[in-house]
Parts: sequence; structure tokens; C-alpha cells
Amino acid sequence: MPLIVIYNPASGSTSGKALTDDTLLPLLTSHHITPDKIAATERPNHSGELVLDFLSSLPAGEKSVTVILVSGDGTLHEIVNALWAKRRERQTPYPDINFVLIPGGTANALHSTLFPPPTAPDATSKSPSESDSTLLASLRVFLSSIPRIIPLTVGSTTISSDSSSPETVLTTVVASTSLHASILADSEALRASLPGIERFKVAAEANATRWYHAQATLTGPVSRYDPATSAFIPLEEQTLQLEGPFAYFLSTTNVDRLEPAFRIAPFQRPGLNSVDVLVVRPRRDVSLGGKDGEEERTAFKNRLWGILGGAYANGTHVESRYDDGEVIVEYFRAKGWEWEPDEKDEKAHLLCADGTIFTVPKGGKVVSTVLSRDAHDLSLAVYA
Ligand SMILES: Nc1ncnc2c1ncn2[C@@H]1O[C@H](COP(=O)(O)OP(=O)(O)OP(=O)(O)O)[C@@H](O)[C@H]1O
Repeated sequence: MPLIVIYNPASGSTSGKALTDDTLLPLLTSHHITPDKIAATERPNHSGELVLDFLSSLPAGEKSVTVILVSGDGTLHEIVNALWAKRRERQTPYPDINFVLIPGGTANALHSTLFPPPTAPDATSKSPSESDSTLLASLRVFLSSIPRIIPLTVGSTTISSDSSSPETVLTTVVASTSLHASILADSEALRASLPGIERFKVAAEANATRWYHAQATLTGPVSRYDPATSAFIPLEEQTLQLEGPFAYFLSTTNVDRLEPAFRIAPFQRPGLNSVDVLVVRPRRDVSLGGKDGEEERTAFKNRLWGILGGAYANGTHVESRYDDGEVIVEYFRAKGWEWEPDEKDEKAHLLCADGTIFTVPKGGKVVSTVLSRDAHDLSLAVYA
């Protein structure tokens, strides 16, 4: 099967080249495997060009290829979007594309979902790197006598407005607004000084008391996680409207965590063909008495911080409740969602798609949905 190795020398702690040269390639050689191509990404979006060029170089009729990717989630995101953008320019369908993931990025959400750390590192751990036992886990599956591949769910997120043409981006990990999108937007500026996951915490602190004004709709079928029965209960309605303001609004496909220890959507997994949506709406907190002054926002921030800390304790945040018994983190499973930011709330216009930040134009909205295989025309899977 055709094989290309791609590493991102700039991702995470910039160890991609050393990992490739010193560990990956010698291991492949010891298994008598010679990649057809080995390439470093030289700039943003280069990974997509490398894969497209590689596919173009193959004889017609090739059924499947393997891409060994030494990077974080953002590089995979670029490849998926490049394939999708160029799909109509090909005479024949793409071959199946099976990824071996070697975590060389900062967060490595997909890899750490597939191969969770043996003991979850504590929340204050400074090391973003995965333990040695999981570092080569996907590669070991690829090299095994019965390699197993798991298909990936693909989501599409479209930003539209009257003033501009719609822009669609595919996601395989996360699509979010509110706190998470603000954190990602601010943390990128900190990448040079804080290359590890600490930069997310610094950015989180800067956005902690903000509430986001928007109208959100979940599109169905929709089900709601019930902590009492530990099950998702289907809703009768096909759509569910959620009034803001929001402190947190995040959806994941394929992944149950965004970092090795941050298990924010504890029941999501690859190939489910649904999104898990986590929502926190401060107005549901009866202890705030319906007010949203400085004092209430600070009180709510402390509460939210404590609750989201449960994501670092194997996902216990989804069990937490307000004093009146209502769940604090609303956890839904759906086909998709829509987000219409309030025109006056600038930060509610931020959207994060697999770590890339977009700004919704004034008067615009976001429509995010899981795509069927027929709709995206890609066959993507990971060795796991
Ligand atoms: N040679 C390069 N120089 C600078 N940036 C690059 C280069 N090659 C790729 N990139 C960019 O590096 C960015 C980060 O890559 P990636 O997302 O894989 O790592 P990460 O952000 O550290 O990890 P994660 O997404 O898991 O948090 C990508 O958006 C990509 O565009």
C-alpha cells in the first residue's frame, strides 16, 4: 500500500523532525518498510498540498493509502480540508486514506482519545507530551499482523451572512464558540512564549468572566445525557432551541478529550456520526438571582472553573448539578447545531474549528452538522 510520512516540525514542542528521524524511520526500516515519500511541512496548509500531490502521483485505481502523520490535530485538519476542497477536480474518487497518528502537537486530542494516557496526568502537569507507551501506539497497530482501522466522523461547519458568500470548513475534532473559541483565539498569540498546554490556561483566565449572547439551536435527532441513568435520552422534538447567554458551547466529533487529561465529552468516540455538545448557561444558576453584574460573573466563574475541573477527573463535570438539582453542564448528542450571535456581542462571533479561529460576520450565523459519507466523499480512518 502506498505510504507517505509527513511531519510538522513546528507543531507542539517542535520535536516532529527528531521523532521522525530518530524513532519513526528506524522502526519502519526494522520492519522492512520504505515510505514512498517523506516530507516536512514547510508552512501552514502545506500538509494538504503534500497529500494531494502524493495522491496525484499514484496510478489510477489505487484503493487505499497510508499517511503517517507526526503532528497535532491542526495538521490533520488541514489535510482533510484540502482533500475536500479539491474533490471535484479529480476524475476518480480518492482512495481510502488511513492515518497513523504520532502525537507531535500540543493537545493531540484525537490521538489521546484513541490511546488515553495509562494514568491520567494531574491537571497541573506541565508536560504536554504523551507517555512513551502511547507515543507509538497507532504505529504499532499499523505494524501489527492484524492492523485495525477505525473510520472517522466528519463534521461540516458553515459560516454564512447576507454580506459575504458562505464559508465551509470540515472538522474531525472540535467546533466551538464562547469560552473555548476565545481561549483558542488568545492562546495562538502565546504559542512562541508558551509552547505547551499552559497557554490554554493563561488564555482561559483572561476570558473567565465573559458571557456570550447568542441564540443556539441543536438539530436532530437530539438526545440529552441524564446523569441519573448514565444514558442519553432521546428528545421528542427534532430541534432544541437554547436561549443564551452562554458561558460554554463546544461540540466534538470523534474525540472525548481535547488534551490527554481533559475529558470534556466523556462519551464521544470515533465514527459515531454524531456530535456531542456541551453547554453551560449561567442564567440557569438560581443562586445568581437572575442578575449578571460583576459579582455574579465572578461567582459563576469560580463555579464554572470548579465544574470544568471535573473534565480533568475523567469527565465527572457532566454529573454536576445546581442547588435546585438541574445539571450545570448540559450534555447533548445531536446531528448538528446552529449559532446566531447577538450583533452587539463581538466575542460571541468567534468560532473555533479544530483550532482554527473564524469570525462570523455581523448578522451572520454558523450551521454545523455531521456529514454522511456520500456528502463528503472521503473515506478517512485511523489505525487504532
Ligand atoms: N514549517 C512550518 N512552520 C510554521 N508553521 C507550520 C509549519 N508547518 C505547519 N505549520 C502550522 O503549524 C500549525 C500547528 O500544527 P498542529 O495543529 O499540528 O500542532 P499543534 O497546534 O501544536 O497541536 P494541536 O493541534 O494538537 O494542539 C498548523 O496550523 C500548521 O499550519
